[in-house]
Amino acid sequence: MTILDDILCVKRLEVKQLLMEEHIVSRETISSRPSLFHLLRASSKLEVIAEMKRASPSKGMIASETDPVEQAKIYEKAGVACISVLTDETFFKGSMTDLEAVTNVVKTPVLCKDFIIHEVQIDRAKRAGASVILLIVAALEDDQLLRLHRYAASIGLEVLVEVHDVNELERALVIDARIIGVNNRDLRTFTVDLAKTEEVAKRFPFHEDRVFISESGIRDSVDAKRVAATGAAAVLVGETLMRSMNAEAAITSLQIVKAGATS
Ligand SMILES: O=P(O)(O)OC[C@@H](O)[C@@H](O)c1c[nH]c2ccccc12
Repeated sequence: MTILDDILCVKRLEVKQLLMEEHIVSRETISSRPSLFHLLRASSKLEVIAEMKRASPSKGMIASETDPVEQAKIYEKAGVACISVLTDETFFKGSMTDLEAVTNVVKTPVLCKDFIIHEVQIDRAKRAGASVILLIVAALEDDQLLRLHRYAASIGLEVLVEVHDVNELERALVIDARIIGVNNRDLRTFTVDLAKTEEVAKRFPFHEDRVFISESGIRDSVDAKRVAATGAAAVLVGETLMRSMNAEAAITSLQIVKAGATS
């Protein structure tokens, strides 16, 4: 059993529970938040997706007492492209309450970061005010991935499709994912390697209307430059910002001008 298997076991129980509760299906399709996709396409700098992350299975407690409202305000002030909020309780000590607290105070796109395996979780994210959800290719069968991706789009949510290798990239492209992130952390072994971004970038169709994001393990401007050189539009950063005494300055140091950009 890998950690991903453990997490998916818990998610199946959570979904059962959610399906027993009153289930409100979303109909609203218009989001009041800007489109993450368009924001990333238009930007000439490496954008930051900043994460509210209290804990993780690989690092244990990171910043358990952080106030999500204060953290989100710092992120927004620093001009991040999107705020990611971990909502998994069991493994990451996040919650839907954290997500709602953040969506209530910011205007930026907000990503509901969880292990989504069922539509009921997507409805819940939408109700909590998120504008983007995460779908992890390694956690889903092809037909599930396609179904959930379509469902999210049908209720006006954007989707960050997470891959870990070239094979998973192919699966993301088959469903026509527009926002694709490579997780530098292997969810099975926890090893972090920025070379993952380079490996997947070599096969990424940059000439098409898609954006490429590098997720996890980004600590400083050296890392940011390395992934920006692959063509990445953004980095998704959690731990570094949660531990930083000055998250705003840390974000600024990552927002580097991309090579070839005119401004
Ligand atoms: O804290 P880091 O190393 O900066 O990583 C952030 C983010 O990429 C990571 O939290 C993450 C990426 N994909 C996930 C899927 C589920 C839970 C968490 C994640």
